[in-house]
Amino acid sequence: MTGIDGNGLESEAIRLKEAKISEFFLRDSERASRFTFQAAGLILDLSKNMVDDSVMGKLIALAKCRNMSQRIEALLSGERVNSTERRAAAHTALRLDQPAEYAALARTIQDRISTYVACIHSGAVRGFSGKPFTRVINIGIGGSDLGPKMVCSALDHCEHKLETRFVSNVDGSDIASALADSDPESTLFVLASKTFTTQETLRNAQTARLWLQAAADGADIASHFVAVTAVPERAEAFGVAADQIFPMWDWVGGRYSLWSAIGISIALAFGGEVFAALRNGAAEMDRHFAQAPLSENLPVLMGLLGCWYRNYLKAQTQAIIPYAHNLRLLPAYLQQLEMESNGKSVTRDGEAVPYTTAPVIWGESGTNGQHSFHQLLHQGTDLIPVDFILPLKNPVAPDGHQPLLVANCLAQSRALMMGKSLEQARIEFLKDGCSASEAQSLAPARAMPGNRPSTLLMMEALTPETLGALIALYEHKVYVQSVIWDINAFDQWGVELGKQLCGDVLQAMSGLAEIKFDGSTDNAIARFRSMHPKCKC
Ligand SMILES: O=P(O)(O)OC[C@H]1O[C@](O)(CO)[C@@H](O)[C@@H]1O
Repeated sequence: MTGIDGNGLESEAIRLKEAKISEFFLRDSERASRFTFQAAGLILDLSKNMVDDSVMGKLIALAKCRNMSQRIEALLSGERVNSTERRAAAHTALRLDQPAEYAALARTIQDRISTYVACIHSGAVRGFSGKPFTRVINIGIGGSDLGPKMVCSALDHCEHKLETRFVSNVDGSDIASALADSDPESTLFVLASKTFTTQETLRNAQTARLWLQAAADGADIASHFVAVTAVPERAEAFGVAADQIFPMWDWVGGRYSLWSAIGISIALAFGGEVFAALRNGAAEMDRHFAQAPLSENLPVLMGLLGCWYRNYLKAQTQAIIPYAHNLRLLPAYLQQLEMESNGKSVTRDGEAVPYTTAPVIWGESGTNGQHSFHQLLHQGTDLIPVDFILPLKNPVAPDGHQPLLVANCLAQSRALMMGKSLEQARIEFLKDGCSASEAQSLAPARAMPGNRPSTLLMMEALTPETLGALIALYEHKVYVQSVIWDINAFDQWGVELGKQLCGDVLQAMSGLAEIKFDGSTDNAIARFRSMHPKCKC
């Protein structure tokens, strides 16, 4: 069973299997405007989805049944919504004035970041040889990488104060290529790790330190390292100067942390004002989430639609396709946000969930996807709801580019809905010079079923404010879905086992311990050891 029983949505799903989205538009000339909602500079057009008023009504009823308004209040007021880790998930306090005790802490660190960043930009703080910093390399992984990296890429058209690079992978190729064209005298490292125990990040940080030490020839390299962590003593033990450690707190989850000091790379790249504008955009979405009625609430509507497709129409994946080159990292960012948050199979009470939870999130920027996987979206066998994200203006686009990009996006969403009939396909083959019998037999390959749903999320332009609102919108959508599914969106116990096993495997690989795993793992370790006889892991 994939659905959530007892609310009439199962029978709605059976009814709508026969419906056509395009016919909804024919029957209701107001559909586009009735299904379009706005908040915080974002315009959410849901009209090309497989829903009508009756379905939306029942989805809202489901949200009420799950006490959605109270649960939103619980999140925003700092209740311990992260039950298994027994703490709040108060990332909204990093951009709102409440809950007061968390917001006050956040302000203190934001002020420290602004002062520090201004010193770097003015050259008051310099590298070991007296050169000003020109490049920042953020070393972190998961939530300590994906958010700041995505934001820096999304705002690439804004004025840069420092160049940014991001190193996350423990594969040495990642840091090797970041260091290859960097100047040790003018490179600043941000060591971003909430726990400061993440193996990948610590290994990369050690490599960065060795690289600097080799170049500094005994000079003091302390000014080159900044750390962001919830456990400052670990960063100090690593050797980062106390006044260059920016704290975060256990009430900020890793994948919700770009608003905290984890976002210092954003401030270093573009300045403290841009970082503040990003937070302001998110705060506007937070206020909307808190105050708008459920039936007009963008995150609530998006979350409910996601449940509709996942639980009732049995969609297994959700595509995210931004028609903006600068948003090309958004799908990867949302993979962690949605799949690490809601990839769960027990309820908050520890019971097995009797329905499906998070879908697989994937995507690529438009128009690149059109020349890759859109074939499957149009003619494949799966139902795949698509979120098209479309900034209407791009200040750096040369003449002629933006109209073509926007036209492609709108054409894709319409083509998914309209499809192409067998008859149209047959006529096209006739026009191509085929005989009548050839056209008849070839037509099915060219016909497209249509009736494939998509959401169009527009904004005037990609600015720090609209980007902040966009990210907050998806954060809250994830929370809404976790409320419907009655799961905890803020823990990630599933990633721990692999981390623990990695320690044992490392020991076996370096011959420090004779540990037997399974035939496959043991064979691979033996093969590795035969190629690295002197391995010291
Ligand atoms: O910031 P840290 O503690 O280095 O963790 C990095 C990432 O690792 C995870 O714990 C899981 O891999 C993520 O949730 C987190 O964002």
